[in-house]
Amino acid sequence: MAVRVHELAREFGVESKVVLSTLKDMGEYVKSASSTVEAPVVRRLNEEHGDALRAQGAKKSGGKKPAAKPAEPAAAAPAAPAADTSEQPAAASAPAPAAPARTPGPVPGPRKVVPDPEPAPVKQAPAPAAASETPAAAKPAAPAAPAARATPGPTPGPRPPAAGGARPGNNPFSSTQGMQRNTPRPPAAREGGATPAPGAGSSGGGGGMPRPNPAMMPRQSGLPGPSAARGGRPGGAPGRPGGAPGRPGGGGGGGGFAGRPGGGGGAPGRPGGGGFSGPPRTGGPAGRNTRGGTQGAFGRAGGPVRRGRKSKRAKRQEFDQMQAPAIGGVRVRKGNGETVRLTRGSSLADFADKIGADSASLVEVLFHLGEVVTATQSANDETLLLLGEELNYTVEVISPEDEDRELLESFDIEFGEDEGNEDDLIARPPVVTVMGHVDHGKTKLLDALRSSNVVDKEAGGITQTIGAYQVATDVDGTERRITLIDTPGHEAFTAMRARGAQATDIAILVVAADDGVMPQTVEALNHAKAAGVPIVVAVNKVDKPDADPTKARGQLTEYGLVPEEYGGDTMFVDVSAKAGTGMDALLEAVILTADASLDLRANPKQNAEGLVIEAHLDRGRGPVATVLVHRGTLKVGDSIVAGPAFGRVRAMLDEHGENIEEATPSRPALVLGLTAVPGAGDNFMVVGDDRLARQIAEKREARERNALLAQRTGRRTLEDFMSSMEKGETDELLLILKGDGSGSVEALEDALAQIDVGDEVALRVIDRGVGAITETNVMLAAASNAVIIGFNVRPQGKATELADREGVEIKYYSVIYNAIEEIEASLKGLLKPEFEEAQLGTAEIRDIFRSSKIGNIAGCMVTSGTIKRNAKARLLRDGSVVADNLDFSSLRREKDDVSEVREGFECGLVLRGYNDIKIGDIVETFELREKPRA
Ligand SMILES: Nc1nc2c(ncn2[C@@H]2O[C@H](COP(=O)(O)OP(=O)(O)OP(=O)(O)O)[C@@H](O)[C@H]2O)c(=O)[nH]1
Repeated sequence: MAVRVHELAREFGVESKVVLSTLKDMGEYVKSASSTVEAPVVRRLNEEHGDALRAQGAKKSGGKKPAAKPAEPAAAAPAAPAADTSEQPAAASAPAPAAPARTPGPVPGPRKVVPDPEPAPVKQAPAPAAASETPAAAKPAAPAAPAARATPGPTPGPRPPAAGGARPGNNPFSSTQGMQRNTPRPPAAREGGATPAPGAGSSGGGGGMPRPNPAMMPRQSGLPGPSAARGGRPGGAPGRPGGAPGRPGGGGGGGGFAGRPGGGGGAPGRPGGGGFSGPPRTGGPAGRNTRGGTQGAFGRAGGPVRRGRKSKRAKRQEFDQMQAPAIGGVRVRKGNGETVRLTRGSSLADFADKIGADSASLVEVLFHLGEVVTATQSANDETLLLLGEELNYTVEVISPEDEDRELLESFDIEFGEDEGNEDDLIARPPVVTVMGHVDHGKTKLLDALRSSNVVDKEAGGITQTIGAYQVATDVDGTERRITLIDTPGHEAFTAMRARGAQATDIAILVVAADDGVMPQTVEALNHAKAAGVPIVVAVNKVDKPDADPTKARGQLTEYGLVPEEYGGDTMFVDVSAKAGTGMDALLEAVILTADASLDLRANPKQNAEGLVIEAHLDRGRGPVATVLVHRGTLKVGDSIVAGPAFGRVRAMLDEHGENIEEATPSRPALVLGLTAVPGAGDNFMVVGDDRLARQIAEKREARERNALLAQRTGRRTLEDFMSSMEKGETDELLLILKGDGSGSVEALEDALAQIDVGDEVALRVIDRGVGAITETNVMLAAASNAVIIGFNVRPQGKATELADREGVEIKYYSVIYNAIEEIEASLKGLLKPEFEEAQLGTAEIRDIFRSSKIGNIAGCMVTSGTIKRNAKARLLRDGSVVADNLDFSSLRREKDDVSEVREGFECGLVLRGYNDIKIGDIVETFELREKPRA
């Protein structure tokens, strides 16, 4: 950080012209006292001339030290005991004990006088890097050992040079600042200690007293903790009207870099003390007005006097200043625990908007906390929370579900509630998912249920897999329907739950009677329990000879599923999916469990809403989605929005492939007519018109994009940053996968995950999805430098155009193998080329001709291979390499320059820049050839 000459002068306790001339002597061009000097120069100045300058300063100011006189700091600058530094002896050892921190009143604060053996530790001052060293220091968490309090007694001592307004962090020269070795300010400083007792202090460098430095100065009240790491930053705090109007310390003569505006303890009567009248950078009135300071130094409350003269703006600034914490030298207005609601993936700019701060400062604050995030980049939850904590805001990251609810509310749509009253509700079939351990017969059970009990068997015959189907069973003489989700396993169930969707009312837990409870049985039951979904146990494979249904019951009892027959409330049904036995009993158990524990009713007369349980891109029909109606009735012709997709229901099909006109609650239906492929777990709803559907879809898409960006961004800490820098930046191939079905996309992603070309390069799929390549995909690819892989899909709308414009590469494949092969090749292409040496030939030096013009010419016989003019060469003598990495400046046969000479021929050659050759030496030539990657 650059500092000004006069600041330096003050630091050394000499006049600016002395520093100016020293700098000139050092060969630095510095124009005037207000010119800035860069950190390296400061360091050099300190190293080369620091002692001399300080000595000069001490001599000069020695006799002018203010007497040990209690001075009052300005009321406006409640002095707090300066944060102690861990390195410095506590105040107890200070020559003049400080007053208790809590002493109230407009008495000068306890001046912790800390002997500073190194008068002006200029060296460390301007080291902003300190921020990264001690990012934690930015937090006001660890209160400093309140040394001041440890040495109570309002013994008015000589004041340290600057009081009040001088803040640690202002001074790039203080050893206790920039590097943030300061422990944070004691909490007391923020409380009663705001205007503490008379400071006992040294009078700067005078009288052999330890030279004070600003770190000893009280901090401005209202500041949380130390102005952490970036204390060295002179640009921020200095000179701003935060301080008391007291004069910058007279002790400044002693070199205390204390001359901040508001230093209360100036040398009486001498404005500026050691010539330090507050170097206001951003020049608050206090900084410029030395009068106030003088008054303060005379024991009068300088603050009020000055206050009366302040403009409204200055007051406002002052107020702001008092509110603003200095985190690593960055000023950001601090909150009072207010709640800031941010959507997932918000940027720092969004955060800044909400709290009325400058986004650049937030970037800086985070930087000091060890995170590198740009203002517009989406930040992840953790980062937003961390920032909130730091700035004392309660950050609420709104979940996608809440956000969606809010989004819909903004369109006056309520989702998830039945309209009307009790009378409008009718019973709906339960929706069931089959879960269980691998190979326990989930698929077989679903098949058995489908083939034996499908509704309207005669209508369809062959059932289509649309992701769900309905079966019917007779319970107490009434036909009851059950909707079965066709994807067995708890993964799909959990994936949907993770998206906030609960598609399942009841879970059928399949346990093979011969195998008993297995890990995934437990997993599945835990998932169901976590979702609060009642369980019906299907004890399967009872046809097997080694089947032991009782054992399975006993085992599950241990997991809290107690069979009804044992007095519990879980229904267990013995079935054989293979033989198709027990199916009716199982379905009946489902119905009974639903009736007993659930109130499954819905209003069929409202706009339909529900859940997408499966979706894919059909070549002939475009995007198709299987939806499960939760409430209302979905009709052909309805305007519908499903996740980020929208459209009008063109046609609906049931599980038999039959067209249906409407779908009632719990009815799965395949919907045609959407503009894009929604995701499984997305909700859908019917809205008033197409325009509204589009608007909602667009907003959702934008939101998804942001969230995705945030997720992708991850948390990049300085450490990561450094390590990747050290490693020379790992190369990464980013991909966006689009395919015609979720199966193919998953298969492709899985296959890609298997590619391993070593640690140097990595492959990362940043987005994947079913359906055409959209402009959104292209935008994401452009933003992240990714390649789009289209598997059996093509771009939609203006995606190609956009890709061309943005320089995004889209690759199309229809065979997974080809995709894998090419991607693997591209990854290898990212590897840095490896070279191997290929021997070309050798020649023996038989004679040496010396030429003053071109050096020593070796008369050789090519003993093997070929000697090429452009090849690399090394010189061997008695089998050892005496010179390597040589090349030829000349290769001749007879008198002609040639490009190569073959074995058995003589030649003359000159090794460029190398003359130390001897007869008998061997010239070996080779080429570096790129090694093909395995
Ligand atoms: N004997 C007998 N075999 C069965 C029964 N149910 C399923 N199986 C057999 O058990 C094996 C696994 O059945 P699946 O239905 O594929 O089991 P799953 O739980 O769906 O398996 P994953 O899909 O791999 O998790 C198959 O060979 C079935 O034929 C049954 O009731 N009796």
